[in-house]
Amino acid sequence: MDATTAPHRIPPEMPQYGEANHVFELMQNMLEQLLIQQPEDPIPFMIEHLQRDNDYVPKIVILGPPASGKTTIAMWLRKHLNSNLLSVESLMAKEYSSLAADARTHYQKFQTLPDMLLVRLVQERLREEDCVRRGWILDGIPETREQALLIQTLGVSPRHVIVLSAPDAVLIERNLGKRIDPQTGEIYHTIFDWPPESEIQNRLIAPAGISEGETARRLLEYHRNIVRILPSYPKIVKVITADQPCVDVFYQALTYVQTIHRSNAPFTPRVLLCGPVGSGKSLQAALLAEKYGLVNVCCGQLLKEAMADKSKYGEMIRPFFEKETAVPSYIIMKVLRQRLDQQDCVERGWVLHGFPRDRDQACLMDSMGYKPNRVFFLNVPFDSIIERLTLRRTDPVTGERKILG
Ligand SMILES: Nc1ncnc2c1ncn2[C@@H]1O[C@H](COP(=O)(O)OP(=O)(O)OP(=O)(O)O)[C@@H](O)[C@H]1O
Ligand SMILES: Nc1nc2c(ncn2[C@@H]2O[C@H](COP(=O)(O)OP(=O)(O)O)[C@@H](O)[C@H]2O)c(=O)[nH]1
Repeated sequence: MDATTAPHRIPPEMPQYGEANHVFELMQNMLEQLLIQQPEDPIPFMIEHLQRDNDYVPKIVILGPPASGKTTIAMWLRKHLNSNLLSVESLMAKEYSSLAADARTHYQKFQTLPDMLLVRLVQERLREEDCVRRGWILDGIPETREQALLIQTLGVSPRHVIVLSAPDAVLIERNLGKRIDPQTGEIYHTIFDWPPESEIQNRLIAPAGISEGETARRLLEYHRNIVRILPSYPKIVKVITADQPCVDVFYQALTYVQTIHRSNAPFTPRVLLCGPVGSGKSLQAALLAEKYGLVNVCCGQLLKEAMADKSKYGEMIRPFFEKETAVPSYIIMKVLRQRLDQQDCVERGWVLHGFPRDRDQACLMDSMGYKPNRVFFLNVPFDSIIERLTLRRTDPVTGERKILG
């Protein structure tokens, strides 16, 4: 094939560099912000965005029925992640904001906010430096599907959505014991979370809207809305049972928000199977190669093929095979490099087994720039291995291995 028609060779370093430095995610986040903010001059905006390096700040939405603990969990997460908590109350209380003043006026009259006004309050707050740098946690927002869609059109996309759930009867009962500290805004409970300090105990007040009737009405409204909101957040929702101690809910929430979702970045699997002889490396490698279209690279097979082809490396290997001594690692690495650099391995990825067999070989492979991104160690009990190897038979024609019997 002449050079003009030969397929373009992608150096293996390229996909590896992109994965190691999250280049795809970097570009994706910058493009997202560019299209959302639509700055006058994109260049300084992109430079400032990249220098800010805040692609992984918290962007969390906490939803749930009344008394499920949204605010409690949101406040604990805010403290733990050093982020910003946004609730309808905190947005309306914002000073020096005409939008917030309009919202307060409207809320005093109608005890509710129009969707667009609430969403514009959210947008105004998320544009502030602290939310950009330290991320945000939306407590109980969005309340309706219309708000969820409006927030999305403004380009506000959460990375994690937590939905608390508990039986209505539990929540109605629980809400009766809700108490708030008017000085700090901290939330307590007469049974589940009573402050030790008598000074705080004495100043706690029962907030409005915690009666059985009021909670039941709010529950009805929540159930009607939540089923229409969730389809806005496919793949990033985690439902946590709120009918358990606060601390347990909090740690499940914290664990979830600290996970990083698989990105859409192109991913080339470079799989390494380690394990003792007879542990099933060859079998699993063949299954993985078939299922995921990977190149099955068996080190032992490669060396035998090099000798059969009477290649330069094959002639270097032959004496070691004839004397049944270990082939030097640097020769094995040269044969391996020749194979792993071929187009099919670079494009489709590979599953390697039979090398490395020790730390030195692993360091050599790493130093040559061959870094697996999935490593599996097949751990099999010793007698199972003995049984397998004694019963193992290999087809001399296909090289396939089977257990006798
Ligand atoms: N897992 C829990 N177990 C027991 N009590 C809880 C739990 N989570 C929260 N509480 C208590 O339930 C009451 C309501 O909690 P919180 O205000 O955080 O819920 P919420 O979902 O924000 O409610 P609302 O939507 O009405 O504001 C509080 O007294 C809080 O201490
Ligand atoms: N029962 C059982 N046998 C297996 C399994 N994996 C491999 N074997 C058999 O065990 C023997 C050793 O497997 P092989 O893949 O050659 O092991 P390798 O030396 O690690 O490559 C073969 O005869 C396989 O058919 C397994 O998961 N269960």
